[in-house]
Amino acid sequence: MIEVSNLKKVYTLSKKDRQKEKTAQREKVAVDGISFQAREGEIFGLLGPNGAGKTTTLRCISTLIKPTAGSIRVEGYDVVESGQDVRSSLCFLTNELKLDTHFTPAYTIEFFGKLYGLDKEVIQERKEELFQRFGINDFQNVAIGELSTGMKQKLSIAVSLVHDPKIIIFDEPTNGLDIITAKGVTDYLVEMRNKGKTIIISTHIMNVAEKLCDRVAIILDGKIAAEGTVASICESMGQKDLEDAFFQMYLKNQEVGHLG
Ligand SMILES: Nc1ncnc2c1ncn2[C@@H]1O[C@H](COP(=O)(O)OP(=O)(O)OP(=O)(O)O)[C@@H](O)[C@H]1O
Repeated sequence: MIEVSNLKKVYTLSKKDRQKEKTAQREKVAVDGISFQAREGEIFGLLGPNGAGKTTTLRCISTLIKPTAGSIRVEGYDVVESGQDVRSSLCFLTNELKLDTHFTPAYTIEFFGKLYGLDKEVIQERKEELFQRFGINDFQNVAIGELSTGMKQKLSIAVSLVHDPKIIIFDEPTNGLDIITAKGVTDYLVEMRNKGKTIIISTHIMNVAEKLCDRVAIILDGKIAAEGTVASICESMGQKDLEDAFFQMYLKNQEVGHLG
């Protein structure tokens, strides 16, 4: 279970950031008082356009960055007070795990398994299961530097899951993956959901959310604009699919922004 209450995250902008963002402001409010819960046995989706605050929220949950205000509990543990307990109960997947190019996939997963303090036998079992699941067996003894982007992404996913975490956090799960690998990943998430894991994903692809998520929260400008099942959100906006409902909400938010 993940409980996010009134989460706020403010970044301090460096001179370089200010130039890049073309702003004179010294701070950026990325997430502004959001609350939601993701429960066991469900896939919860954070939806929103670029810059809405999805990754920031996921990074706060994963203890990679500290919230400015508000609280987050993961399996009952507070992310600030009990960071270590939070980290051992979750995995944060981004497709961007930096892997050492000199090592092989087999060595890498064993290395991470040991880091998590797993027994040798458990590491072997997990390795066999995950390598089989993500089609890594054929290149498990090839140096990572020689692998294609897709192969490295599959390995990143397998490595992140080695400790069989209760909570799976996945930033843009299908981004950059070919259609076959993407399907392998989404099927895996559904399987894990059915096993009772708590899963949060972020996406800006409505189709992914519609197919995969039991409930979603739509984030616009760091705030939750709507939360519920895809069906209930479509119904409340009087639209037949999530893409139309999302655009309706986006336009409404722009109007309010302009008026305010
Ligand atoms: N380290 C940082 N320093 C300063 N500003 C940041 C930092 N990280 C993110 N931001 C800003 O915070 C806002 C929210 O970013 P975030 O990455 O959480 O959005 P997102 O919804 O995940 O978008 P995307 O889909 O583009 O990744 C954006 O305006 C972004 O530029």
